[in-house]
Amino acid sequence: MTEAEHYFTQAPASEHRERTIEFSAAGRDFALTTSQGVFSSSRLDPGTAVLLRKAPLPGRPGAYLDLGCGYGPVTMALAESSGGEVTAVDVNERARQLTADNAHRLGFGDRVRVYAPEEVPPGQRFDEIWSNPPIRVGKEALHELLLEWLPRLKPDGVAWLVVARHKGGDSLAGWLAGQGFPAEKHASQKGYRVLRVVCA
Ligand SMILES: C[S@@+](CC[C@H](N)C(=O)[O-])C[C@H]1O[C@@H](n2cnc3c(N)ncnc32)[C@H](O)[C@@H]1O
Repeated sequence: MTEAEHYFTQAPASEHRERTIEFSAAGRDFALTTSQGVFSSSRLDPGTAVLLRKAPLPGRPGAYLDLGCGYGPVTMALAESSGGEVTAVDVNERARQLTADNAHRLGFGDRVRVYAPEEVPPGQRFDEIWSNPPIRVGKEALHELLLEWLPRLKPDGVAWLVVARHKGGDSLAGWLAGQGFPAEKHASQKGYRVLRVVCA
């Protein structure tokens, strides 16, 4: 990634340098392709690892959203565990391409739909939203993002978010509650909080 480039750049200019990231989730070993110019391109992000370990991956088909999919680790775990449909959203087009390619290679191509945020059909609602959200966009943009997507939960829906404690994991829970999305600390590990968020 170049100095001016963030992992949330829409069209990364950095050279494609592909590598494979291996991890286990949902009872399966994954080997996903990633590349420079996307979030955590050299290893499974430790926050994502805590999310996949501590939050209960769904065990039934439904409509799931991976908000900020990157190269797709959460998307693949959701597709594997649920057998349902996963919508994977990211602003970074290289991340979207990697997620689509990884899904195709793993045989999830017919159940994983990859979109830029503005492409998601407006009426679509989700049983669960999963996210390691983009903290680096800043608090205001993060709040806007969450207020855009959390209302897309179905009435009994639930969102699972992972946030580093020192990057505002605890204050985010309080803010969410004030916005009509009660959030409880479901788990804590290695400095990360896993928040369980519902609609009031
Ligand atoms: C912390 S990373 C997590 C990536 C991936 N889920 C993982 O666990 O490796 C957050 C992701 O959100 C994406 N992102 C940033 N702003 C976004 C927005 N407004 N809408 C959707 N995705 C966004 C970034 O490009 C990045 O891929």
